[in-house]
Amino acid sequence: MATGRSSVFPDSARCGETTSVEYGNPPLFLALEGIIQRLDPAKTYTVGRDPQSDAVFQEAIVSWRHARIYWGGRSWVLQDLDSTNGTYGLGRRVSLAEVGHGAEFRLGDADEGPQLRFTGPPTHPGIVSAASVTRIGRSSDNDLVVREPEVQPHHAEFRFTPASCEIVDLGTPYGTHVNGHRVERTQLRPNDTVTVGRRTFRLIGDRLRDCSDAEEPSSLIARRLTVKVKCDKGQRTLLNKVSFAVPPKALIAVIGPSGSGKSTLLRALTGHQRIAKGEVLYDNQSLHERYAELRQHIGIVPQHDVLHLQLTVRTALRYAARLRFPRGTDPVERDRRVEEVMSELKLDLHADKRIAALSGGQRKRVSVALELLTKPALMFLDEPTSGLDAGMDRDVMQLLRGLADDGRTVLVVTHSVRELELCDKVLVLSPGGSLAYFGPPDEALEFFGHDTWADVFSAFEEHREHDWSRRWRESQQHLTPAVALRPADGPAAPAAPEAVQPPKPPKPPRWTAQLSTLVGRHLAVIASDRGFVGLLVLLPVLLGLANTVVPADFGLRRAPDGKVNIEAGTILVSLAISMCFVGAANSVRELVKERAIYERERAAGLSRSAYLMSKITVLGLITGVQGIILCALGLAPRELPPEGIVVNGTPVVEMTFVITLLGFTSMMCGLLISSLVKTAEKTMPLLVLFSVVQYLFSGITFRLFDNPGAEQVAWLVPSRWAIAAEGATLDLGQLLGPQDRTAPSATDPLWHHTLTQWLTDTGVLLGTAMACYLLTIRFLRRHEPEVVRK
Ligand SMILES: Nc1ncnc2c1ncn2[C@@H]1O[C@H](COP(=O)(O)OP(=O)(O)OP(=O)(O)O)[C@@H](O)[C@H]1O
Repeated sequence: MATGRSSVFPDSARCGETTSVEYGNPPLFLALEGIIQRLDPAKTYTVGRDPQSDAVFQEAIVSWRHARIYWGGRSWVLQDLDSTNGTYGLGRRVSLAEVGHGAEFRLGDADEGPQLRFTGPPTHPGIVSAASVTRIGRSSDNDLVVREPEVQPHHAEFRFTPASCEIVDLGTPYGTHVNGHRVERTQLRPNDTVTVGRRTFRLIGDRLRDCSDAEEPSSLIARRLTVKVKCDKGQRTLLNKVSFAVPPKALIAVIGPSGSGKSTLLRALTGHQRIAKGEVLYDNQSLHERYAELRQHIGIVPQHDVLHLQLTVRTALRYAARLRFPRGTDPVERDRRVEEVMSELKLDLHADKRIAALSGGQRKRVSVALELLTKPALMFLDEPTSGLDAGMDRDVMQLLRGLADDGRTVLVVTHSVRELELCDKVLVLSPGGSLAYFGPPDEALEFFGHDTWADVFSAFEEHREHDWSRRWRESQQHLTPAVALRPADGPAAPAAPEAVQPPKPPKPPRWTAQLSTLVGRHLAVIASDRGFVGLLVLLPVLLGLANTVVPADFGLRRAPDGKVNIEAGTILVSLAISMCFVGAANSVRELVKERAIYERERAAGLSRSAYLMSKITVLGLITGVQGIILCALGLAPRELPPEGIVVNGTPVVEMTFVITLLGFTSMMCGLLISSLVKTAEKTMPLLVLFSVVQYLFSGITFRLFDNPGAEQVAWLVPSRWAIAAEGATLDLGQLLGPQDRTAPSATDPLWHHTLTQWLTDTGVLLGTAMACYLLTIRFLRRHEPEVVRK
């Protein structure tokens, strides 16, 4: 380990001088104990014990003038200056060595000597010595690389003059912030903080210190968290004044007997559950007040995988990245991040496999990967190991341990107590949602005075009346500084020092971009199942052919000699009901089956209307094609009147339009049903009911006009208006003859053979579809996280 003083500052690069330097390509940096220095090809850097050296070491094994580093024209070169103990690269003594990114040398001793380490542009530096101009951005030709979606390829520049330092934003959409205020160009004062993306830098002397990690620990504080729900007896408390503070970069397990409120706690912490009292603070900011800013930092892996199982791992992650990355993110950057996350979670081998083909543990990894895309600082997982065998269980917990070790705070709700030793702390909930323990896992059983967790949970059950929370509050462990320093059930903690105003939250992708991504994903999901695609085509073909079975001597024309053509009504109603069924069947499961995915994506910034519109676009397209197939087969063998109302000469066109519009409206009704029900199983009986109602209230089955009650109910039935529009085209009143024998001249007024009537009928059909849209979007809101709803 190097213990020498870390100063590697060529004078020309110091604050106070402006020199024009042409850097080597690719740029090379020398890293010494957290200080990262960009090397200037115009300079020669000396290394040794001599205090005048550019890199000064104090170890006796290092010679006074030990080595030098210079740009050799084509590459960087490290030259040993005949030092006593030598310079070592890869364990071998070297006198002249070419230097590139990642090269490491030791001075004086191959194993123990102080280290010289060369790198590419720093991505997460501790301290960066400031050159005359230090540019920050996402691409690797910057002096400081910040690989975050909201950071532009060339984002901002620190420009040093003899007397000062100026920060200049290079025209970026998300801006550069100084002390929380967006700036285009401003002089920096000592200790000003500069925020670029999610990283914060502070100017200290002539150095930039990256204080993101130091100043923004992902601390999570729950203060007197109380959740209540309504029940028959009034109100039921699911969480009772739960207070704790999670240290940064820690893995916390939440355990407790079944029904103790673990999932409720997680939902409350992530803003998915309404809190009756208390608050949740992330980095001293209230979750509920600042959700838009904070959501990028939070990853949530629900208990049930929120994945489209039909997609491959890579495709699913790419769609997720397109939805979650901020507006303006470079697609190459996005795809790079997807590959990075897959490799981080060892999913690269499975990248092109369908998620459905993966094991439970691998699927869980995909769920975690999905959340890691946006580099969240806090990860919440609800029972990620449920349903996995013991081996997988350990695998997943080790994965979470790794995430915490990489600097994230991970809170996992788990039933499994086998792997608790991997966690930094364990949070135990007792029945009734009270905090019974929060501390190191190895002290927990001793605290409860039992040998196993099964015994602890049995004690909870046997002594339900016992105030476990009080026992915890009054315990010695609770009063140890690590816990007591943070707010407990006592008075609120003193206000945090004045927080730096956070930059505005990055904007989610544009509405149109979200729509096109969702449409693309939906089409990809459908296309991945060939059997389903075949069924979508086969259904209207079979129903259309079935329609031709209805015998009709005169097709849909008026019968000669003033006779009636009863079969025309049968043909029309059969076509209409077929279309109603097909349209509604297309959509009736669509929203309910994706509810968990919607909930998660909505929390991550998805637009509600873009989501619904994507469903309408894809399902509308499918329904439209099916309507055309149905009409082509169902109407082809039928004789039609020579003229329609709107399209003279070809009534088949306006009839097909009306049937397709009926299919579309039924599809909208299906979406409405789907937004209302709680489970997918409930949709089938409702689909049957919907189809039967369409049949009964079509206006053909029995007389609706002048039938008070039934007539008004039928106003809400799409098939009534579709048959009415078809009736207007065909002059159905004349074709079918009197429906009311007591008034033979009376015909259904909605079937009048006039353009006005046709427009009215189709207009109401469209209006019904629109009403379904408005109601569906309203009901979708009920399935959104509490914090988004607000
Ligand atoms: N919306 C609700 N209305 C009424 N009771 C609810 C509601 N949500 C949860 N509960 C009840 O609250 C209690 C805690 O539920 P929760 O799912 O948080 O427990 P849990 O500890 O995660 O259970 P498990 O380990 O079995 O998953 C349960 O008794 C549950 O029935």
